[in-house]
Amino acid sequence: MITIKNYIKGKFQNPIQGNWLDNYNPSDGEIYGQIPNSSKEDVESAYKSAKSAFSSWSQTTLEERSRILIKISELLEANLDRFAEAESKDNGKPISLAKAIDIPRAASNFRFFGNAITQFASESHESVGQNAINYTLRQPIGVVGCISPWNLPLYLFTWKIAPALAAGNCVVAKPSEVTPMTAYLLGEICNEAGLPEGVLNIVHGLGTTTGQAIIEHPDIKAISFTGGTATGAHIARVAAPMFKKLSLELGGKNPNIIFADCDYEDMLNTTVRSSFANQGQICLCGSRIFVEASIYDKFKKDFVEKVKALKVGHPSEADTNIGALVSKSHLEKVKAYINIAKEEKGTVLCGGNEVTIKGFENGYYLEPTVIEVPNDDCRVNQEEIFGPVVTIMPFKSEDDVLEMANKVKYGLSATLWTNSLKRTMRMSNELQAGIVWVNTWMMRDLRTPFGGVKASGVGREGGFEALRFFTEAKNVCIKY
Ligand SMILES: NC(=O)c1ccc[n+]([C@@H]2O[C@H](COP(=O)([O-])OP(=O)(O)OC[C@H]3O[C@@H](n4cnc5c(N)ncnc54)[C@H](O)[C@@H]3O)[C@@H](O)[C@H]2O)c1
Ligand SMILES: O=C/C=C/C=C(\O)C(=O)O
Repeated sequence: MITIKNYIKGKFQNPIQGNWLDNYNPSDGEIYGQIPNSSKEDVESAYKSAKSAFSSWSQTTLEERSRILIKISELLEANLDRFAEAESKDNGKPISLAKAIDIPRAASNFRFFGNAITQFASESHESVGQNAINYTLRQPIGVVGCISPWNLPLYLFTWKIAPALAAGNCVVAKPSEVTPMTAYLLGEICNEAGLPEGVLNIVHGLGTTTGQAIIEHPDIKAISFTGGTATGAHIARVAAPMFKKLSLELGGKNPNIIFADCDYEDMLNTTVRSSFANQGQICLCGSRIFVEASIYDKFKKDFVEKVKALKVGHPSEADTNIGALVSKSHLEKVKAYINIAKEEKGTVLCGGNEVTIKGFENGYYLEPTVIEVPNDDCRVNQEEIFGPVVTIMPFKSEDDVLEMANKVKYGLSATLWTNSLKRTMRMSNELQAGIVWVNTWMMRDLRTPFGGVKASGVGREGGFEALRFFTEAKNVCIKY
């Protein structure tokens, strides 16, 4: 049994009220640890710790902040295996994925913002003819809250924490209670890297207790949140009357639009990945696949063949493509959508069933599932499933597919497969999404703005956008 503790003022601490939650291993359904269900008192203690560190951290030179963040990055890389194993065990994702993507990206987040802060600059505006100059200060906000989900645990946790710290804030952070393990281990790394105590505080617990205490805290002045749309709406309702700065990265129901003139093999291989990477539990997965009618039958046959060849297996096996879903309740939710699809006259072309793995019979495994849907209005094409389930349907024209692509309430990302430059430009202009990938998927350059429109969120992360979010602009006007 592993007992996870809160990380407050550089020390590992038990929850003040002594409430604990079970931590499950999705690959075998066993409880393998306990995590604090932190109360308001713990959040207050984390806040006070952050507050007391702020005056010093906000005045720490950019070179020194940068040095510490890059040191954290190096220590994560040095501990790659340990972190990847912990992530895979906690989340159910294949160890190969945690090693190739999750942990390297967490390290990159710290390195990137460690470098970015040394290049961050503010503007000045000369008021010509008025003998005045304005310059803008970019001051850290103070104590900020970072709340992250379970699908890419350390990747998304650090994507918030690194820019917040780089900009000179002190942080109260809460990882998902479903996947707390690597956030817990991060505390050790921060101490080893010499991050001063109190600059980062990590509290564990349920959204409704610990998360709620963070968003309600009157002196936590900004909230950076990634998670579900309903949770984001709730956070906005609580935080808006207190005039907190808010960054909300929420759900998606992303179109993957395939034209006959694409590079077929590249499209096919990438579409398998964009459908099922991380068991389809990535907000950017292309869960609605629209294929131009002239290649629809060929695509259907080739795609289903490739999906059937994916190996569902224990996350620790090197050749596993699809690991376990994150939790029993999530597995049930995804299965319920497969039933809804059938009721809505969808045809399950492959998958649709739970998988039993010998020796791990209580794990949460599901076959990768492809459903042919009769129209785009069905629930499985409109609601976020967030699992290894994609729908496919043909389209006739650019206008038709554009209308379907945009008809959902979400607007996170869209993928387009075509070699026509004009169509690329036309559709990229029209697609209602924060991110459009053309002939690729999930290629990331950390300098670019990242975020969604409509029910997929408010605000942008990444690059200087994140540093702007985590600072307040103050204009100083000097007359001479
Ligand atoms: N847009 C993005 O970048 C992005 C990235 C990853 C996941 N997501 C979305 O996240 C969802 C899946 O993640 P999830 O199930 O962990 O989401 P969730 O909204 O249930 O939880 C996310 C986090 O919010 C916390 N939380 C829950 N209720 C809260 C409250 N009342 N106050 C404060 N915090 C609270 C949770 O404890 C968790 O840490 C999906 O909808 C997915 O699309 C979006
Ligand atoms: O599941 C959501 C994935 C989010 C990815 C990022 O925030 C990113 O790549 O920066």
